Amino acid sequence: MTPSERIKELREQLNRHNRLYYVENAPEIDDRQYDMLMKELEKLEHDNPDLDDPLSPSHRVGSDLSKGFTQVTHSRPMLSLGNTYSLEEVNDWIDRCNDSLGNSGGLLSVPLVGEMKYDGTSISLTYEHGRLVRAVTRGDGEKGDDVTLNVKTIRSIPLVLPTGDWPETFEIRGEIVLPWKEFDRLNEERAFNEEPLFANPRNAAAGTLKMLDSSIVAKRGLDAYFYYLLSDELPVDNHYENMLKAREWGFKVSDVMTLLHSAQEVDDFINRWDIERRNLPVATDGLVFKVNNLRQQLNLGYTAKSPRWAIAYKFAAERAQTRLREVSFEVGRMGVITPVANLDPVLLSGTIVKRASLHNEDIVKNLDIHEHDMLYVEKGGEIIPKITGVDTDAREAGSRPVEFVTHCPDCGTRLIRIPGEAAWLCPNKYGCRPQIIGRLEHFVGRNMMDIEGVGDENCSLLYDAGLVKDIADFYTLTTPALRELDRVGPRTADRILEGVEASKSVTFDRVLYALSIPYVGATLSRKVARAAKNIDAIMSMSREELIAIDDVGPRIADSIIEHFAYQPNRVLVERLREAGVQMSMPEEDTSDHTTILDGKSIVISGVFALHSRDEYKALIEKNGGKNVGSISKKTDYVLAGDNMGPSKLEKAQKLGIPIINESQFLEMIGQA
Ligand SMILES: NC(=O)c1ccc[n+]([C@@H]2O[C@H](COP(=O)([O-])OP(=O)(O)OC[C@H]3O[C@@H](n4cnc5c(N)ncnc54)[C@H](O)[C@@H]3O)[C@@H](O)[C@H]2O)c1
Ligand SMILES: [Zn+2]
Repeated sequence: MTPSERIKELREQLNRHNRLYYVENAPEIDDRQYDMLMKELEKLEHDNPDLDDPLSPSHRVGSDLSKGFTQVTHSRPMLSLGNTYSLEEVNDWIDRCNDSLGNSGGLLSVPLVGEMKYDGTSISLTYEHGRLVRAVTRGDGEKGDDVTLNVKTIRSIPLVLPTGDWPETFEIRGEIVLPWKEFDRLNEERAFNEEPLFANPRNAAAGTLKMLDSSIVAKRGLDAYFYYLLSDELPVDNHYENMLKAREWGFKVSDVMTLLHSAQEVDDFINRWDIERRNLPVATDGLVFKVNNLRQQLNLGYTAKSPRWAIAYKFAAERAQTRLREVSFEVGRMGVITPVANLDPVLLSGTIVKRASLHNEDIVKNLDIHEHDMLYVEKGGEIIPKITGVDTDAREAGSRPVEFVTHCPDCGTRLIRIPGEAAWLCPNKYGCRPQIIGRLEHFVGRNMMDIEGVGDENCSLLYDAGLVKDIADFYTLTTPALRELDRVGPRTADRILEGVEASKSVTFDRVLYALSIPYVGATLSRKVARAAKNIDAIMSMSREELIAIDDVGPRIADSIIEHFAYQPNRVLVERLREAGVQMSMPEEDTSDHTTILDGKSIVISGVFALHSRDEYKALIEKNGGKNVGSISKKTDYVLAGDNMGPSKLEKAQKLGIPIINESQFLEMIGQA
């Protein structure tokens, strides 16, 4: 292949990976592989200057611009960062800075700032007169997507700044991240619903920020760290102190940020944080070093793609080797069979790994895993351990390739493969225990009927005792029947029955979701319920009528029709209806409703100036929120007027619940 051909090939590959990474949030290769391709391209272009091209991905920031958002031009370009993987490269960069600044020999006469490189997606916020007016993604560096509505749902981002010495107009840049805890919760929920998992918090954060429905964004628990301030009237002439100011104004600026005065301190900083980052609540993929003095930053300037005054030091992915005990096959709620590698326990990035999903048959085949193989397990910016390869030299003589099961490990039914998909299914939908229990667990779940008291464990218990064989059986439970069970005490029995009773007021859209109709997830259920209004309409709709509903495609329409064509499912609906479960949407004028506060529990306290308490209650409802009387861990906000009760105030502060005033609240729902 000639250099010209290879350059063309690399550019095409990199552009494709950029799209997968920035727009679809579903990368196919890992960062290091990507960086190697990029290095190869840069070298070829360097050696063949006549083949270089300013439009090459080596000179441009990978673009996240996507459909559905308004584009806004950045006042100053938002660029990437140069990458290094070793201390030597960082030292070379320091030397280059010192040389350019005419400082050769005297190492770091002006200090650097060491920071964490948070692994999320970049954001630029603009504040005017102390109010957040715009939030824009990096986009292609020149212009980004306006994601203000979504960003406003992030609790740690101040919408209105407290009185302070902030400039009248400024921009602050940072990283939107999804904390590990929220990431795990989200993936658990997705695993449960048999939706594809996010590979890492970065993809999840970037994907969430680009959702078109802010109410879902609000539920995801995004957070943000800020690392750069821009303005014509900056308070101080160095980066470090400007960030301290930003912290005073209410922005989350990482405590990791440190002034460094020597190469030794840089080295120590790297060694310290490469270990300690594991205790941070969010994902990081490296460290960033920046020249502190803003005048020197200006003198060093920028390349087309990154500032010369900053550099990223990337952490290497961690890899371990361990022996495969066996591959087990697990059956999900929708019948999908997932192969799981059970491993000899091994320590990786601070946690012990014993299991790793192999996802589907194709992956098992491609890795060519044999019984008792030594496997490579990796965990980079990813918390989910991934099997990346097999050490074939360590293979036992005569060991056979792992075979995918042909029959359901639970009920013995022959598996079927959905055309065009990698997954195998157990078709014994209504007779296969894990599928039935999976549906029961789904039904009682928090986002569905929210029947408190029935956890996953209780579902199997109730099923095996013959008390709950299908979802309608929850409504036939009685205290004496529950008390028959050894493992259910009187308090649990009461809680279960109270939960069952309360579930009768759960709105119809969530009931529809709770029915476990394949492909009908939370968002889609809401759309279908709002469009069709009630279950009878849905059960009698034709394929065309269903497809006419927003976001319903042929596959979903067929799935709904097939679900209700099965007579026992219709009987279930009737039994639920008789028990008092909601089977239609309430009649009301919903023309001025929004979903901005969807699912948020809000406590109102004190006296207000702009609207009455009742008006605020109505506004909360209209925007999808819930009015609750007393403050608890589950409260999302306290809307506080004057003379808020001191005990309420204390409780809210103790639980760390954000207290907002009326103008912040009105701003939040777009009525300021
Ligand atoms: N796997 C793939 O297919 C694929 C595709 C494209 C890009 N990538 C990865 O992404 C990299 C390029 O992405 P990029 O241009 O977003 O660069 P980057 O993520 O390596 O670095 C720049 C970004 O770091 C973030 N950042 C976090 N903390 C920061 C701090 N304290 N100060 C300044 N910035 C901070 C900012 O959002 C900034 O935009 C590649 O090197 C590769 O590793 C991977
Ligand atoms: Zn089965």
